[in-house]
Amino acid sequence: MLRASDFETAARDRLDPVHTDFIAGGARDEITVRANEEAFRRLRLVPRVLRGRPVRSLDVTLFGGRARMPLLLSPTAFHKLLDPQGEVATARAAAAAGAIMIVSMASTVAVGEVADAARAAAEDGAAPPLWFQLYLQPDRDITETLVRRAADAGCSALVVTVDSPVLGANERNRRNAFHDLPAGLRCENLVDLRDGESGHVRQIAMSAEFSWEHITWLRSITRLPVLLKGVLHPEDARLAVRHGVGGLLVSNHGGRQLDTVPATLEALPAIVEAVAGRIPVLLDGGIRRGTDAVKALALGARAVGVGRPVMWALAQGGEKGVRRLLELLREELSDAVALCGAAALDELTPDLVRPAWSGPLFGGADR
Ligand SMILES: Cc1cc2nc3c(=O)[nH]c(=O)nc-3n(C[C@H](O)[C@H](O)[C@H](O)COP(=O)(O)O)c2cc1C
Ligand SMILES: O=C(O)C(=O)c1ccccc1
Repeated sequence: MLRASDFETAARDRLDPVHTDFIAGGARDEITVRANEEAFRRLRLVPRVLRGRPVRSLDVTLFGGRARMPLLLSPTAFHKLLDPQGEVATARAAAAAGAIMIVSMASTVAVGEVADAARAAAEDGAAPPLWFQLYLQPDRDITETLVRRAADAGCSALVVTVDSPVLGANERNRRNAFHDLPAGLRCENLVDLRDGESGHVRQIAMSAEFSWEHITWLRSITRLPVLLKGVLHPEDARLAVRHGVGGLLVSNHGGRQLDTVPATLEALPAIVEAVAGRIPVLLDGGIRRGTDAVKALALGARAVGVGRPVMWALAQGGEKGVRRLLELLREELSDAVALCGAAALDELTPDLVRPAWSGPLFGGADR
């Protein structure tokens, strides 16, 4: 395993093609799935030289918690489909790497157990932050219980996914008739979310009824910072700041919700401008190399998330696979930062990035 894409190749040999499709797939024509990665390829890095600046640190502090790299694990569902230990394996690998993990509400291990595993695996006892991803539920009591479970587990932020008023239409899943977890697996965070009925598992509800008032309400029931995941419109970024949101994760759900939305890298500059430094802006979608991360950071993201590569690595090699993936990405990132002539992440600035030359006939003047 030499690079992130190797894990996908290896995982495809092991996985049920139905599960491969579940991971790789996106909404409709998957135009946005492809756009995410393509956007990084269309940008070029313009490094500085002779700056006398060895890399000092890749650390990042978010909401008072420190991570050893600006690369986090985006929330993804159903890790036990990929490895018998599921999210426990992922969390151990993340903790060992000092990376923030966002536990999916649709995890196949309960968030409390994931958090215990992360704490036990952290080197020198200092576990990186664990955040919890939440789909607001139409029943407020259910949402409150989920928030309490996450807080009790020690999660230090809530990441509310707001790009899913309806579930994205993944045509591969339809073709494969993949709609449910296999027998024996379930969304453990949703177990017993109904009084009395022990062992009852609720379905995750997607709903279009939510508005900014629900974010205000959510903030009123928790002291945890609330981030929004899936904001692409700069006006929504302004509204988020106005509603006391703690941070934004610029995301198009890996191209799995509305197809033909912009690549996240394309959407980033306008969001960064709208937020104007008031809250941290993060990004996920299409990050496969250290240089991808550097480009997003240079354009104003404070950290970037990885989704599919973590799932491929988990399928390829369990906890060890995810550890190796994170090690590789960290090395690539460190390399790219050094080669840009920067000593730390705050020295990655927009002047280090430019569009690929489009040729003498069609471009404008070269910079
Ligand atoms: C198989 C799969 C499951 C996902 N499950 C969730 C989820 O439960 N909650 C969520 O907010 N996002 C979910 N996502 C979206 C990821 O958090 C993330 O936005 C996306 O995967 C990033 O793009 P990348 O895969 O190109 O890195 C999922 C993505 C994939 C591929
Ligand atoms: O597949 C997804 O992208 C996703 O977000 C999800 C959410 C809940 C259950 C399974 C997957």
